[in-house]
Amino acid sequence: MAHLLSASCPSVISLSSSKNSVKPFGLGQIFFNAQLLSRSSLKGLLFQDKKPRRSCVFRATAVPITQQAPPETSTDNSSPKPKRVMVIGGDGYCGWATALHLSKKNYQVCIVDNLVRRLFDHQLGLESLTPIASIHDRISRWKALTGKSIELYVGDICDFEFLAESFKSFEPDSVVHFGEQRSAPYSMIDRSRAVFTQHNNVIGTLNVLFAIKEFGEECHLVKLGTMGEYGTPNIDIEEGYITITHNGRTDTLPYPKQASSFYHLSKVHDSHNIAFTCKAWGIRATDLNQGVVYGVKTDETEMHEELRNRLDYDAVFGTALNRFCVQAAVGHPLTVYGKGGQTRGYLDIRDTVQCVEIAIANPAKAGEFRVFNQFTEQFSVNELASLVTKAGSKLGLDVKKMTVPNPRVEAEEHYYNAKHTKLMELGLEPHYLSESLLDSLLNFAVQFKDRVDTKQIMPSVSWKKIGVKTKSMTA
Ligand SMILES: O=c1ccn([C@@H]2O[C@H](COP(=O)(O)OP(=O)(O)O[C@H]3O[C@H](CS(=O)(=O)O)[C@@H](O)[C@H](O)[C@H]3O)[C@@H](O)[C@H]2O)c(=O)[nH]1
Repeated sequence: MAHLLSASCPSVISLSSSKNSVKPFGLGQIFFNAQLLSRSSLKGLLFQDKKPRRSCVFRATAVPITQQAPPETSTDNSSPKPKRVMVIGGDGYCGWATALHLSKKNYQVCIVDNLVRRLFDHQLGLESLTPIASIHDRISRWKALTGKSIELYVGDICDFEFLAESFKSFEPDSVVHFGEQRSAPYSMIDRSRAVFTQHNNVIGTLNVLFAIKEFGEECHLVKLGTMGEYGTPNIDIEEGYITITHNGRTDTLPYPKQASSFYHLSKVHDSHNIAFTCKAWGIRATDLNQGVVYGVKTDETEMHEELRNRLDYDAVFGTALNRFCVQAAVGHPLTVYGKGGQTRGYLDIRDTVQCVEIAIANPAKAGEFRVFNQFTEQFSVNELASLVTKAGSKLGLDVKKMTVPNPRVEAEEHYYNAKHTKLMELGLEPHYLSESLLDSLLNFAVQFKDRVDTKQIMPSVSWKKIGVKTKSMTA
């Protein structure tokens, strides 16, 4: 088997001499190559191969899930077969935890991923707090521990032929789409990252919609949106839609969108494309407008160190609460941006996996575009800082906070009240942020604190200073 990464085609990795090779890279890949990568940035990262550039559909295993038959499968032909779920972005923070959870729950799972999240780390000089195994070792370990197979398709969904081959080969009943560039700061580094983010996210999702139309009309799309699509309006935030009476007439309309980064805007564009295709083609879709996720452990990732999830603490990919716990562990003051009144919806990663499972188990109807607000509690940045300070002192950590000039353009004191009842109505049992969870997250951060590169903690990406000039990685 030839492991390779073509230096000029970084997001397409050929992992086998599979017959399923498909065409040269798409526009997104070309852009990505030209703008973001140099050959030297890949040195030592992956092996190269002399074969022509192409993406391949790679099945990590051809063994069907038979060693541990799901309860719903039996020799009786009338019994339902396990549902097939394609997890796009299944090597990332939320995607990996979700893929394992669904596999454990006896869904037949495949992961589609171009592994670019790992490449971002190499480009920016970042590293997860936790050491993480390769996707191949992760999947092998899962198989060894549970007998369950997860198929792997490595390639870029912006390359439609790759996606089409994966679709035809796996025949999913549901697609869970995590496969987007998900960092707001990354999208605000420079023009090239802004363009990459919107191209990658919008075209990737558009391709998924076309693949469903063409190869799996009944397939349910579960798409990860963001609470950031709504911004921070001075009225209550509804779940996707708002009923408005205007000049005596009433209609239920998409809730107004006021995203505040090129990343968040990419999700707004996705939502519009999905809504349109539900109407036009009868696609069934659920947009999960997720809040900020925290935590690292799920039942499945806890089973072995090779199943461990990543935990980002840097200023580009790290998110508020996770960052604060790591900062507390290494004695860095908590980085409160601006006044710290920024309020968002938050959820435990154990609830992310639960919410996705609930959405899959209760699919949208044909032509329906459902929107669920996926978070369990609201906190301001100052409230998070206080909670971490208190939890830290119990562990003997002297936690301080600092005010950092806000690198973003966002309201720092505002009204925020977002509905989030639909997932609860379908059975979500939340894990609320508790002292014990904070203790365990802090202890986890302390366990790995020697791996922290404190230079990555302070923000260096400015919403106002973004320009067309490609930003140096060492600036
Ligand atoms: O050290 C920090 C980091 C963040 N913040 C503030 O905390 C808030 C949340 O920022 P974040 O970095 O935790 O999250 P964000 O950039 O909004 O993005 C994350 O959370 C989004 C959900 S939401 O925030 O839009 O609801 C997801 O869509 C994204 O994929 C995920 O990266 C912002 O007001 C930010 O200014 C600080 O004060 N200090």
